[in-house]
Amino acid sequence: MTYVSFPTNKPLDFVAIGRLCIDLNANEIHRPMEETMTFTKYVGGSPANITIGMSRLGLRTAFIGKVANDQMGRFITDYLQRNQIETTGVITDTTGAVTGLAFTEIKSPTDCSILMYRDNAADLKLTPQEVQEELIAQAKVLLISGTALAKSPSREAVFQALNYAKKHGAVIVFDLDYRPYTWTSPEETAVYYNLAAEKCDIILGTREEFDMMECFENNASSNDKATASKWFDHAAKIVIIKHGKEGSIAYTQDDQGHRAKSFPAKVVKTFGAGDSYAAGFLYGVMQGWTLEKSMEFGSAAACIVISSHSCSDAMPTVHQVEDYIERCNRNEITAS
Ligand SMILES: Nc1ncnc2c1ncn2[C@@H]1O[C@H](COP(=O)(O)OP(=O)(O)O)[C@@H](O)[C@H]1O
Ligand SMILES: O=C(O)C[C@@H](O)[C@H](O)C(=O)COP(=O)(O)O
Repeated sequence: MTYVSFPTNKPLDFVAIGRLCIDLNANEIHRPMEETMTFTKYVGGSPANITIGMSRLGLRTAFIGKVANDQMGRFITDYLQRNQIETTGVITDTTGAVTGLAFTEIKSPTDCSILMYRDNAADLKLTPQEVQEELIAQAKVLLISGTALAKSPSREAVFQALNYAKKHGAVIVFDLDYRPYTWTSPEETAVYYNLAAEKCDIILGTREEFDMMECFENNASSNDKATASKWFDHAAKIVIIKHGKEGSIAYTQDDQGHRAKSFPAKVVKTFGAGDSYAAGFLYGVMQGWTLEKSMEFGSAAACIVISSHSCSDAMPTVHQVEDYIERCNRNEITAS
């Protein structure tokens, strides 16, 4: 059963808009940040990670965003290009804005946190005029990420990208990616998230992220099926609600819930799970696979990333994901 039809006559498979940042992941794991001395630098930012994941899986990808005019900005653009991601939509800031930094604290495989430095971040300076219509016209899928809605002019840039995607028939994916520190309040966030979600074909988020979107509803029930079904009155065809290591559930317009098996992992850190899951899942549905198979592929991709030190650099190839699934099926991998 096909739930979403992707356009076929487009040269690009996937374009994402939003944040391009730096992850500085603690080298001394199992320690609090106060005692962490050294970090390894990777490209980060949720939509960037997903795009790198899609490219590693063999899709033709592009990115729309803004980087600082400094060494970090050049490192990011160069990394995207080395990963075969089209960067004509990546604009360099001219106002002195800086690259957002995410310092990650890895206290234990289940206790990880992120310390964000995002004052005057370049990615939030992208203007609607800088969003290239041509790039979106060429793409089968546009992915937006919620954090880009946090501030103007990036907020308007995302809505402009949504207009172009609608005009040119791209499938629109919304990864909720709610980072409270970027926003003034959950209520402000919910207003913009709900406006954007109305326009999207596929919505992916954690239970907590959907709860934030329902903060105006007196009877918000934390009920996955009820949460999903209201989006089918708008544009949504698939709504996925993620529950960490408990797995995820996808709802479709026929109100059916689809669950996929999740896999064991030797977890190094928990972040990066959602981004790799999104890349693996979207790759699957774009191949015409069933939702269950696509979710299983996303879950295995997530296990590979959470078993690694980085998010972007650890994004797997198709062969690596298939190999992981086979090894799990042979009981060669156990949970940490
Ligand atoms: N500890 C874990 N062990 C195995 N799989 C996991 C684990 N944590 C997450 N996953 C997989 O990654 C998916 C996304 O993870 P989740 O934590 O829900 O997203 P996010 O990183 O966006 O918060 C889950 O649905 C599951 O398949
Ligand atoms: O999104 C960021 O700015 C930081 C990411 O690069 C980071 O690695 C991360 O938090 C990944 O997010 P997740 O996949 O939702 O766990």
